[in-house]
Amino acid sequence: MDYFCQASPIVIDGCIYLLTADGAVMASPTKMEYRMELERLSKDELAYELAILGVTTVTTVEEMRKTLRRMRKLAKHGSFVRPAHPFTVAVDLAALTGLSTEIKALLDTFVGSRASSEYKKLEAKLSHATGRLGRVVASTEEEKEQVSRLLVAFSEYSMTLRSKAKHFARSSTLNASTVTALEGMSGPSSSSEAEDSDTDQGADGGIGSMLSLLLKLKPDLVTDIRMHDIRESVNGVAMDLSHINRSGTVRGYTGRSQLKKALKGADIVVISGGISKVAVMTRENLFIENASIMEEFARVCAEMCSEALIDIVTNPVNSCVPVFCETMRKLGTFNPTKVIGVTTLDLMRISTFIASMKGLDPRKVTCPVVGGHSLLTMVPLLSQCNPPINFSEDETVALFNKVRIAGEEVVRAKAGNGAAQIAMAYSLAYFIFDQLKAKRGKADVVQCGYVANNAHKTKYFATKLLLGTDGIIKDLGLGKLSSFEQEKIYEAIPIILRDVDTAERFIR
Ligand SMILES: NC(=O)C1=CN([C@@H]2O[C@H](COP(=O)(O)OP(=O)(O)OC[C@H]3O[C@@H](n4cnc5c(N)ncnc54)[C@H](O)[C@@H]3O)[C@@H](O)[C@H]2O)C=CC1
Ligand SMILES: O=C([O-])CC(=O)C(=O)O
Repeated sequence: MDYFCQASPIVIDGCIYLLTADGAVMASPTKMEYRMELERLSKDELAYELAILGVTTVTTVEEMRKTLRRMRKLAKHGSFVRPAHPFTVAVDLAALTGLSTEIKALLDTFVGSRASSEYKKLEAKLSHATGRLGRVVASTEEEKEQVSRLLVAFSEYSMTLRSKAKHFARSSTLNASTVTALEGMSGPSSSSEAEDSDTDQGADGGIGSMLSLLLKLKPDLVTDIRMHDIRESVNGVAMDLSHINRSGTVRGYTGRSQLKKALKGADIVVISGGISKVAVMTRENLFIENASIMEEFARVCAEMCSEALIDIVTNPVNSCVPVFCETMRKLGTFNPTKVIGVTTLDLMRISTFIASMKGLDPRKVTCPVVGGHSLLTMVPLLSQCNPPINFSEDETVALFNKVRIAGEEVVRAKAGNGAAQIAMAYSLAYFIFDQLKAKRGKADVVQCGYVANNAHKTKYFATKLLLGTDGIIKDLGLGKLSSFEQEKIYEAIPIILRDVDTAERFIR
């Protein structure tokens, strides 16, 4: 058969396509197949790859992969004759149209580097799809048109995939995501007076130091970590972290004098500085001490990084967030889409508790938690669990209680040695990764957080939030509630009103 190459050949993913004189497509056959990672293909795709080699008897996915590997070796050594193509043009085109939709959907949400598994999966699917397309010998006008359309679509997907990965790599190295953790060392008895005190206390690292460790492990997302604490020992923690063999920088800043330097130009600021609970305290008991710290941070953030995303961890979240926001508002720099009170630990805990109750994988369970971050304001929305799960009345009450007292239980179990830190740092790190991915264009990133929101006339409320390139792009509210959840929201409202009022009185 003679093939006539029109103008220049079309190249997709290193495979050369020649358009024949009558418009049909012929691909240079084998190169693409060798680039395809078999682990990334679905069962249907593997079945096709086997069928075109004449194998239709293999059943399990593992066997399919093994057989394909063996046949590839045979083909490489030239000791294999390919049978006649076993599919009709109509079957091939229907499968390819479905594949095109699937690849497009995956591509729309793809954010990552060439090393990511999502990239490799897309690459394998594109190789499979373009290989299959190359084997279609269209004869009718309609078929030829469909082939051309698919060819253009796969070519565009291929370019988009590469350019997204390139953009991702560039934004990870050039637009360093500077995360300033306004806290470094742990120490259950730490307080704002500790600035002048001895620094050899707090040996086991608090939320800030553990968070910084987890951020350090993701250099593709976080390239510059600055740690600030009133204690000088934060410099040692930063130095310690900087010895980890991952790219990016970690620097320590200490005392009020270095706060401005630490914050200058930061992309994300995580505030977990202040005091934490010892036994028989409520989160509200921390207010007086921590409110003045929030006020100070807000003033410096307003001056040094008013565009940064601000994550407030310090308790009581229900009042610390309003103190921070209202201070910024007074200074004319408050942007409600940028400041979030972090409640992610509550979401992680409830998914763990649900999974354990129902025998599920906790990583595959999600459940929003709204309202606030204190005993009676935390409202898990069990009716919105994903996957949907039915709970009896007793189970609902048990889960509400368990998540609400989880913080107290950790404090009690740590016997005077501070509050939850490890799970907090873990959930916080993933919250920040989500913010960074959304910042780089990932779509559909939904998190919960305590933000300026007057839907319940409380001025602040934890709701479901859609994150985007510039912080919160949409407040998704609470969604449809069960009557039990609605009742708990009504109970939370006066408490949040009181917590916000406490903050406002402090600011005045
Ligand atoms: N939102 C949430 O879900 C959670 C919030 N928390 C809260 O997070 C906060 C931090 O907890 P931990 O890390 O366990 O406490 P920690 O006591 O281990 O660390 C607090 C650090 O803040 C530093 N600090 C105090 N005043 C400062 C200032 N003016 N500037 C800079 N640094 C200052 C201290 O020197 C200390 O190193 C607490 O308020 C705690 O209640 C804790 C767990 C969960
Ligand atoms: O209870 C505390 O003080 C810490 C906290 O917020 C939690 O563990 O949920």
